Amino acid sequence: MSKLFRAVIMGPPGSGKGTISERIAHSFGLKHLSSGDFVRENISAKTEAGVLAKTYIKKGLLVPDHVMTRLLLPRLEEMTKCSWLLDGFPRTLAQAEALNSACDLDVAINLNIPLETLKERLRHRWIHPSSGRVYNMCFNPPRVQGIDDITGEPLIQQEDDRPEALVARLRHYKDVAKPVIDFYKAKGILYTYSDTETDQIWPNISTLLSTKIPTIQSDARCASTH
Ligand SMILES: Nc1ncnc2c1ncn2[C@@H]1O[C@H](COP(=O)(O)OP(=O)(O)OP(=O)(O)O)[C@@H](O)[C@H]1O
Ligand SMILES: Nc1nc2c(ncn2[C@H]2C[C@H](O)[C@@H](COP(=O)(O)OP(=O)(O)O)O2)c(=O)[nH]1
Repeated sequence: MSKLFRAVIMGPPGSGKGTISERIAHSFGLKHLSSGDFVRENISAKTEAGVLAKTYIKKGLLVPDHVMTRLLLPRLEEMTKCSWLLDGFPRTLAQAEALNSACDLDVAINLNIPLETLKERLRHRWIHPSSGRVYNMCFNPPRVQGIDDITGEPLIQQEDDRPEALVARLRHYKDVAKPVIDFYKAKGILYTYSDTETDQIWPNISTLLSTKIPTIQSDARCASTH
């Protein structure tokens, strides 16, 4: 029988959530939902939640739980026929509890990447703001420096990837992520991966998902968002 598959991927900024999510979406046909993309869409559209979110992001802070859940949960509720992978949510215990009330998760992937690796990666990260496409000047550079491969539009460095904002973000991540990790561990769905390279972690995640997703039928497979 067909079963929908629901997963979250967690990890500090720069840990490879977006990169690995794209690989999962491509290999397993899950829909990749990025909380950061939802936030950016709302900022661009100047929604009430977006305007509010921007003031926190500028300071390198998380968007408050009630704003995030208001943005995200209705979008998830629309996806009743779709298997998905949620990237960047939950980041706090309150968000994990809200998500738990809305749906049952099959797997929580936790990326545990050394601090020095994170700093180095984010220093070289450039994004295409309207699509959320991510480049790294060493790992996956664009074909033309500073230019998005698909649209030809300019790439930017996000304000919150700059070193001053970054240290605060990483410290804050650690504090708020611990109870979320414990929450999923207690549920028996936590899978933690530690390495400095995405290419080392990816085969292990792929093997895990191959054992967890075999019963998903084609009607439950959804295209990636990007
Ligand atoms: N679940 C969330 N809870 C609170 N704030 C969030 C959440 N998801 C995204 N945000 C806000 O939106 C910003 C952009 O999110 P996004 O995930 O793209 O970027 P990020 O923090 O650089 O994360 P990462 O580098 O881990 O992908 C975050 O810095 C944060 O302020
Ligand atoms: N050098 C190197 N860079 C990597 C690796 N995996 C991902 N990256 C790059 C891509 C991005 O520029 C940056 C952060 O990755 P990301 O997928 O955006 O992470 P996240 O912030 O969504 O968790 O690091 C990797 O394994 N090695």
